[in-house]
Amino acid sequence: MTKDHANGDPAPGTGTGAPRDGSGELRIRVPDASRITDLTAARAAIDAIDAALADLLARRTEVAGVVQRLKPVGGFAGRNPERERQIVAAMAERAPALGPDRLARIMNAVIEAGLEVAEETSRG
Ligand SMILES: C=C(O[C@@H]1C=C(C(=O)O)C=C[C@H]1O)C(=O)O
Repeated sequence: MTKDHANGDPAPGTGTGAPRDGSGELRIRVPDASRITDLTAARAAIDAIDAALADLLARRTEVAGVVQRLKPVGGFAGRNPERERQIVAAMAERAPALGPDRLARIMNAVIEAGLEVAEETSRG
């Protein structure tokens, strides 16, 4: 795998991870979908996006785990449907093509995965 010599992360464009510069900022180069004209380029763009998504999901899971430790009642027992509705509504504003119902399904899976990891971690 090609490494970014600055930080050991995969080099930009290798599709194996979103490049990081140590600032906590995540960088990803995403071509405009309307300009992609061949299957190989389309799949390469999806691979780059999925690498960034995986990175974001891992980081979200870590932060959600912190919330579980800080809340009076964490884990599945402390589930907060109103907060989850707010998250979905905010995302639906940014991603109107997906819409709130599909985003609710996506985020339900993301949130439950995070809660599972937090419970497994707290069990040791
Ligand atoms: C993170 C929290 O705990 C749970 C997990 C959430 C999440 O992963 O976004 C949202 C609401 C809660 O069901 C929270 O209460 O903010």
